Amino acid sequence: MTKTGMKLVVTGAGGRMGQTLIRIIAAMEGVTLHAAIARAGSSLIGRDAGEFAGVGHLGVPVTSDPLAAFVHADGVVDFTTPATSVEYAALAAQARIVHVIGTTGCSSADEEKIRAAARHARIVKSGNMSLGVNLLAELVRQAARSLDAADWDIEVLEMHHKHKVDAPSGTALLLGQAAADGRGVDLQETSVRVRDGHTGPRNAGDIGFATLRGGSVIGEHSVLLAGEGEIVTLSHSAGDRTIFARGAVKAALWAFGQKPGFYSMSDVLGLSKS
Ligand SMILES: NC(=O)C1=CN([C@@H]2O[C@H](COP(=O)(O)OP(=O)(O)OC[C@H]3O[C@@H](n4cnc5c(N)ncnc54)[C@H](OP(=O)(O)O)[C@@H]3O)[C@@H](O)[C@H]2O)C=CC1
Ligand SMILES: O=C(O)C1=N[C@H](C(=O)O)C[C@H](O)C1
Repeated sequence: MTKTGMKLVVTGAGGRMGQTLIRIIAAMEGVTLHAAIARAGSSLIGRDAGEFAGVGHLGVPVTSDPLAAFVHADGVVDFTTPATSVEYAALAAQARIVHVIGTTGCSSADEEKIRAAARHARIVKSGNMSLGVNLLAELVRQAARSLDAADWDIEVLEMHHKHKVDAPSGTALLLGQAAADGRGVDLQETSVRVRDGHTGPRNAGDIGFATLRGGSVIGEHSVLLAGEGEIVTLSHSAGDRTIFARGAVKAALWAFGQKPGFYSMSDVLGLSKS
């Protein structure tokens, strides 16, 4: 039986998230896999997306032509690289469709280009698409607002698998931003992303980051609020990549009903900004 619903394109189809998305879209009501895109020259071109993702034949051969795929689609779910996501945002704007961007490690120049594309596309971008992490960000914002920066030091700790190429993770930066928002400070001016050598004592008000990489860890994040004689730790553990894929599909369905613009997972999930 042919599946109906919002027609989604999965990019980076052979990647860890690409394959997870193909499986989730095949299993979910209300969405259908319209196309799967891989890099030109990839050995996946021409193969059936469902077959290599392990869910059986879907009748969707992988291609390397994003524009042809976007033109007749309703949305694209994109976990690739910053340069690729910038290129796809421009194509999504041309096609006037939804673009959900999970890609992390974007520079401020990349962000500007993506926001420009959001004049015509409905873009949802987040360093973490899971409900749990976005709830955690709200809790961090509240804790940072409640605890005096003169007495409480904030450190964001993350660990990911050995293949991850960007640091700090998109999630760590999202959590650092939530802490900065809670304190009413600029993250750029307060963040300490690396420490090495004779650093001197910690400055009150700094928001520190620490990065660990190894093995197959999907995503571990903790925000430590350290005071004199006590530490409050707020944390999230990802046990499975489907939490990101389900969140991304939920974002696509939500954005389908919105005007062109740039949105976050906080908008999608309706989490409080108060
Ligand atoms: N926001 C969130 O919730 C989450 C975000 N992420 C982020 O998503 C991104 C992808 O993660 P992950 O799936 O683990 O990474 P992978 O490396 O497994 O997948 C990336 C995919 O993108 C493809 N790709 C890269 N460059 C191009 C290009 N120029 N044209 C077409 N395809 C391209 C790769 O193809 P090839 O192998 O041929 O290079 C690969 O299939 C990362 O930035 C990661 O941090 C990950 C999980 C959750
Ligand atoms: O690269 C990953 O794997 C992940 N990337 C995202 C990030 O940079 O925070 C989200 C998740 O933690 C997995």
